[in-house]
Amino acid sequence: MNNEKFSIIDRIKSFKYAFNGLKLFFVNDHNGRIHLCAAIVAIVLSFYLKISGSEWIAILSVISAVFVAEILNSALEKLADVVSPDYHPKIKIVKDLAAAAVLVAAFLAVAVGFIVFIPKLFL
Ligand SMILES: Nc1ncnc2c1ncn2[C@@H]1O[C@H](COP(=O)(O)OP(=O)(O)OP(=O)(O)O)[C@@H](O)[C@H]1O
Repeated sequence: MNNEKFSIIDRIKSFKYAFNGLKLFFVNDHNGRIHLCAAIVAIVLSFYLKISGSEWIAILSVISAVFVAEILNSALEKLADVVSPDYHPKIKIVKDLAAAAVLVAAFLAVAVGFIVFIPKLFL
């Protein structure tokens, strides 16, 4: 357990660092920008199709899941690149596993997108 005294300034600083991470992700990371564009398209479509409350929960949940997976994947990639700039079979496993997490979240997002949008668009 951390025995340091609670400090509101430290908590505010933590938020600042976290927002800096978001800025790094959405501005510098190509995948971050692609996922941001996909999320904006999904949200605009959701407003246009007037989806229900539970559909909003599903759409916003999968968008968040993709962002969380991709942010953690990016962080792990950056850490791995520092720890082992040269090829290492264990780093390959770490990076492939992190990429798999993004893939799972992305598949789920596509599936939910189909379930929510396709009937409203084409049926
Ligand atoms: N240092 C390394 N050692 C072993 N394998 C690596 C290493 N760096 C990359 N790889 C392999 O190459 C793949 C792609 O790695 P990379 O870091 O380029 O990820 P990426 O998904 O292409 O990056 P980005 O998300 O920036 O486009 C990894 O999943 C892993 O299989």
